[in-house]
Amino acid sequence: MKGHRSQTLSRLLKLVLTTSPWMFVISLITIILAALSNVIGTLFIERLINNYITPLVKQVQQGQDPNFGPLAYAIAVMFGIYAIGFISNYLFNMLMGILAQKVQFRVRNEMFTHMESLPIAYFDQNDYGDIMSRYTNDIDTLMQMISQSIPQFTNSLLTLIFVVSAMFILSWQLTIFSFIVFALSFGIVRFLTKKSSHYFQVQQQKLGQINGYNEEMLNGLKVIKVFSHEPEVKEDFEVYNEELRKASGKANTYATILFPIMGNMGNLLYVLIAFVGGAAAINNWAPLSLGAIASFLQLSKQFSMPIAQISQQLNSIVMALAGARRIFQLEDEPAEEDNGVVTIAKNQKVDNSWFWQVPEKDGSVKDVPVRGHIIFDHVNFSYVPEKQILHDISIDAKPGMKVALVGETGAGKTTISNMLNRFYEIDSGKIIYDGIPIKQIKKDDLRKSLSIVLQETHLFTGTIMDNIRFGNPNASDDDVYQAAKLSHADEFIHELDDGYQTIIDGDGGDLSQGQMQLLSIARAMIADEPVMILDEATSSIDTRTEKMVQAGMDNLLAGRTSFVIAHRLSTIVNSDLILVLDHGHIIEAGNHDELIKQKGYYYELYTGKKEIQ
Ligand SMILES: Nc1ncnc2c1ncn2[C@@H]1O[C@H](COP(=O)(O)OP(=O)(O)OP(=O)(O)O)[C@@H](O)[C@H]1O
Repeated sequence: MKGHRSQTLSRLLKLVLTTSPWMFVISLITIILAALSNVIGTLFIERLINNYITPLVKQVQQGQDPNFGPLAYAIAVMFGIYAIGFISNYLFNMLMGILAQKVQFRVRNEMFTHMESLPIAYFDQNDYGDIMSRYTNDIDTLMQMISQSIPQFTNSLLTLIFVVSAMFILSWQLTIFSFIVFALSFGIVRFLTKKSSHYFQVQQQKLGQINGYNEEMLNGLKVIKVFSHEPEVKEDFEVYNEELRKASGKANTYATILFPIMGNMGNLLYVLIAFVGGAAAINNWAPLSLGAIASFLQLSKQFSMPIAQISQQLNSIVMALAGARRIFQLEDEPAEEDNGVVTIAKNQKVDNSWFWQVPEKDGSVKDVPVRGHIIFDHVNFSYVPEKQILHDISIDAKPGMKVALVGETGAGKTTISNMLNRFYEIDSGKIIYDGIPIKQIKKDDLRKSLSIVLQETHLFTGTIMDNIRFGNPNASDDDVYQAAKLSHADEFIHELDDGYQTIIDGDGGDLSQGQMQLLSIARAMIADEPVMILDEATSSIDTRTEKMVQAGMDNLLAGRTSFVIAHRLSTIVNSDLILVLDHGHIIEAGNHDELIKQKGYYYELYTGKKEIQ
């Protein structure tokens, strides 16, 4: 645990240092200056009294005309010292604040950029709330730590070192005496704190008990009355109440002793030092001047404060380090690997057709037209070891074919599409795309060739126009209208007050489920990708919209290889190939007529003897 902390701390310091080296260095210098000027100012009291005030008093006593010049000069010097302290204090607080903002900005950027490169598996294994809290809570505590805890901690530590050194310079005897008194009072406070927190805990516990009892009795009030148990209940209650009274009394007694002692510990130390210092000076036990005692007294007041601050800041630093660690953990997550070399491009000059760019051994690049021929060859897969999900899956989806995946929930339909877009890697077998093993295709390019229309339609905050154009940022307005017409979304868009400029919220705003689906079809249409994966919507929409969605889909799928994850059989009857999945196995394959003839699982589903659950 400690090893983690020092690792995190050194990484954090590196982060701060590299974000703005000059700010960091100036902050450090100003922190030192602030602590130093504080102590030097206090030490200066000695000279002020010994060299300026005492001679002046003597001059007055001897009836001479007092010369205030040197004193005024000394006060100006002292003012200068404290002014440097004040400015340094202001500067380091301001600089560390700005630096913390810069670090925060950088960390957020790094985290977000890295998050985008993580494999889908990471998001399956980690809770969204947990990831989000790294952006909010953890960054906040980190920010606080850089802007406040670390500078204040350093300041307090330096002040403590300087104060103790100055105390030793003035009088080692008095310093040791102060340490002893401080240690004693610290011991007493600790003892009292322990005692009082113990009794406060007992008080809380008794309070819990009495509340629990109250609640139980209130709930069972009728039963108590029916059985005339009131006297017994009252007796029990009185026992609990008495215990609570005793515990509260003790907790209060210690608290009332503790708080005044804590509040006045500094004063106690002050009085004792004044007494001992005075006695030492008068009796010549230690070479102490009046000025030295005054300075020392002032220092002794400054001595206990940084100790309290250090322990306080240390706590928040430890907490923030835990947050920083969680941030670094996210940043250290291995990014999604990609060894692909084949890329995809669109022939925009001739016919807008897609083609693969396959690097050859001799360094040249061969163009292979994208046809959308996808073969699964004996594919096996498991999300987690020892729990195989897909078993020996073989599919030959020829260009332009509509392949439907049917099966109960959890049968593995979505998993098959996850294999195709390589959200996960298969355990064994092969997936071949237009004759190219998909492992050789760059993931980004592979995904560019696949359009996915998900069950859950997700739209982004913006206009309808923007949302359709999301599929292809280069599309012209006319392309958007064309796609909306083909997908049958155009009709309802025209009925909206602002038409294509209607703003929708992230969650779809006032649009119906069906309208959102039409928009997502238009979005896929404009992306114009050769292969479609369609996770069919399960939500029920009205029949008229359903017909429009169906017609839009048919237009979208025409001429493209498509995989339809079907939840309703009515939409896939016209598929070229229907695959029936059961616990990750393909148990039947063929077109509708063939499967009906087989009188197997599909037949039972279609005739309603079985239901898709
Ligand atoms: N990320 C994951 N990690 C571990 N197991 C998973 C993961 N996703 C799915 N599974 C499991 O894999 C199996 C197949 O799930 P899949 O989502 O492919 O089924 P499906 O047929 O698409 O179901 P549905 O019709 O409900 O969408 C299920 O047992 C599921 O619990």
